[in-house]
Amino acid sequence: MKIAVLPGDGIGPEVTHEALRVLDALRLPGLTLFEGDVGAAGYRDHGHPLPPETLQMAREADAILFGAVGDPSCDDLERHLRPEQAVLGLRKELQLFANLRPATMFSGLEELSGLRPEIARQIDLLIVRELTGDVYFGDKGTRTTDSGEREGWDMMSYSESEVRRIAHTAFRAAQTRQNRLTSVDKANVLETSQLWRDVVIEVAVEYPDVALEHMYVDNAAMQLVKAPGAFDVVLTGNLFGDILSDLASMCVGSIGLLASASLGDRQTAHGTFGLYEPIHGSAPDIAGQGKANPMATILSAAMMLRHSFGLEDEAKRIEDAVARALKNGIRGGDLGGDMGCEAIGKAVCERL
Ligand SMILES: NC(=O)c1ccc[n+]([C@@H]2O[C@H](COP(=O)([O-])OP(=O)(O)OC[C@H]3O[C@@H](n4cnc5c(N)ncnc54)[C@H](O)[C@@H]3O)[C@@H](O)[C@H]2O)c1
Ligand SMILES: CC(C)[C@H](C(=O)O)[C@@H](O)C(=O)O
Ligand SMILES: [Mg+2]
Repeated sequence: MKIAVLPGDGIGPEVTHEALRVLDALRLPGLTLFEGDVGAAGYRDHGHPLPPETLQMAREADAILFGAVGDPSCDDLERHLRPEQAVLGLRKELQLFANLRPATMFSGLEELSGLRPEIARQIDLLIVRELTGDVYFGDKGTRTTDSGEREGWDMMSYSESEVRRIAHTAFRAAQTRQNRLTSVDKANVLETSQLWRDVVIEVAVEYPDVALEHMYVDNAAMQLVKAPGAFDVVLTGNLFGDILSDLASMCVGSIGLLASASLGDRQTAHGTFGLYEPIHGSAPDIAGQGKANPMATILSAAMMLRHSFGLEDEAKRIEDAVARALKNGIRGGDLGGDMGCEAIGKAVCERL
């Protein structure tokens, strides 16, 4: 079981360290870790946010454990040299088109969610976000027009095959859950979304046991706050999924709790090759202070054991340990507590 560990920038190395502490505590036989530079760290030491040697390491691994990238000191660099290009490059190069972002309410956090506790208690949803298409990867650029005005553009597009494969992922996920799928788009305005909707309806024919509904993204944002318990699986595109997952994180209490798996078609000996990362970023405002909540990254490591290594029992053990830690009042600053990153990592280990 080869894991490429890419801690990245800001709080990335801090939270990754705690996820590795938890993996270490499980004493899994046959685990080999390789560490690589990405993001600003990659740019500083190798001249590129995704150095070729890091990409090669990622390709040769069975799974990637990713911290976060992003550094304000890189804001003036050309776009292809900015830290964020590392994670976009990995997703595209490795064809990790299916991004799973579960949001589940943890017992004890109902009062912290910002929603009414009786509403927050019902949250148990999975966002299935398309990850290698959309406006993220279309033609883009800036120019000065003939009239001397600056102009920027990002082309939004989806091909039928891109929508079809992520739709299958979402329908199959719904079959393992409550058999309900909400496809989120902006079909009242966007051509891309009209195609999205048509293809999802076609794919639905193969899943008669799954109840499909369609929702516009603006309404979906509102419904996630009003009645999040109504969602089971949410299928959406790259940009909408990015925004809705940050929103969902605050419904369960903090962005420091939401994990993710990014999967493609490549199989490993015991599962699917994937990249695992918290949904949050490098949090420059708290970086280097030991204040980050590592739970999202710890839960991402659990997803890695489940999806890439077929270790369901061990994944459940980690998830249970995090749930019990939260129930016992283990809280970082993001949840109104005062425990630091390392103390939270150790508290989870004690409960394994
Ligand atoms: N996958 C990634 O690597 C990824 C994801 C999102 C943002 N980014 C990058 O990260 C940088 C900062 O972006 P941002 O500020 O918009 O988003 P962010 O997610 O880094 O931070 C948003 C807010 O949430 C807080 N926060 C985030 N994670 C936390 C944690 N684990 N514990 C406690 N608090 C936490 C931060 O302190 C900040 O106040 C940018 O360069 C952005 O592009 C990277
Ligand atoms: C850093 C950025 C490119 C990334 C995204 O937009 O996908 C992040 O926000 C995420 O949610 O993983
Ligand atoms: Mg995001």
